[in-house]
Amino acid sequence: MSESEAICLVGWGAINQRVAALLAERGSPFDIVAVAVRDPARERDDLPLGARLISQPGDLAATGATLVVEAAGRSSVLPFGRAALAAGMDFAVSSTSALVDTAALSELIALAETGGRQLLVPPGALGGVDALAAASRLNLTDVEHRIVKPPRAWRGTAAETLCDLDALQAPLSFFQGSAREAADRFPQNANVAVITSLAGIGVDRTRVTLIADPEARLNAHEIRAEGDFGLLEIRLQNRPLATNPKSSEMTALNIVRLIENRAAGLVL
Ligand SMILES: NC(=O)C1=CN([C@@H]2O[C@H](COP(=O)(O)OP(=O)(O)OC[C@H]3O[C@@H](n4cnc5c(N)ncnc54)[C@H](O)[C@@H]3O)[C@@H](O)[C@H]2O)C=CC1
Ligand SMILES: O=C([O-])CC(=O)C(=O)O
Repeated sequence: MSESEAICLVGWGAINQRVAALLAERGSPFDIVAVAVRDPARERDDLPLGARLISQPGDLAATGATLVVEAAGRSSVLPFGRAALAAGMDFAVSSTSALVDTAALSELIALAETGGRQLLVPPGALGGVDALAAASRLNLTDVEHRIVKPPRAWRGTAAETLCDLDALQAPLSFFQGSAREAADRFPQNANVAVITSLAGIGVDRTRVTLIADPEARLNAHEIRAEGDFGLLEIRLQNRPLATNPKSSEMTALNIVRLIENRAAGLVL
């Protein structure tokens, strides 16, 4: 990869705006050549310099992008992923809940392989995915992912039908199930569970617990995995993004890391 890499951001919300700001602050040598939004006619004064607005997957090919970074929403993954990979661009996914659809995932992988490109899944709000993915080269017997967030992070989700978020006096576990169920029912908060699953033992065997904690200020991810490699226990506490309390700062940081690594001599 070269420093002339051109990036298209799909979605101009909390994560991708933070990614663009961090790249600019750090003086990273990457051009954001396009930003895909739903309403390109709306005036915006905060776009990266030189970026053009697009709205349709079919617009990607003419942008000259070499890497497309999705942080828009579950329904954008397949159409933008298809168009990006078919146009010879790598495609990085944030709304990984879309990847519980086995047919969609297989199609994107096949397109990537046919075109010599890559479907990239950054660690999102997580850390330690490298160790879990490495551990899965041997037999894994159990993987559990607990997501603990303040009540405000669960507002506007199915959690509101399962508990009274405003009345909580103590941490409440309001969902236990597979990563597939978590991603289907909580697509704005459980993308990470799909990342854990892809790295480990799949969406049907990965156990997920979702917790609302009235004392919590940060978004916590606790992963426990057992297998022939030994035992992995990780606890991350992420600062939420200022403009979306559901999403963690770490998600944007991991995208920045992915982008900067593409031109780095030393890749970490
Ligand atoms: N992988 C991970 O660990 C994490 C993934 N996420 C996911 O990343 C995605 C983005 O998160 P945020 O930036 O916090 O959300 P956000 O709601 O702040 O921003 C998303 C933006 O994308 C736009 N959008 C939606 N569909 C679109 C489409 N088809 N084309 C163009 N723009 C479209 C929305 O209008 C909005 O402006 C969400 O799906 C979220 O659930 C969030 C946190 C962690
Ligand atoms: O940002 C986080 O903590 C995780 C998140 O919202 C998700 O996986 O959708």
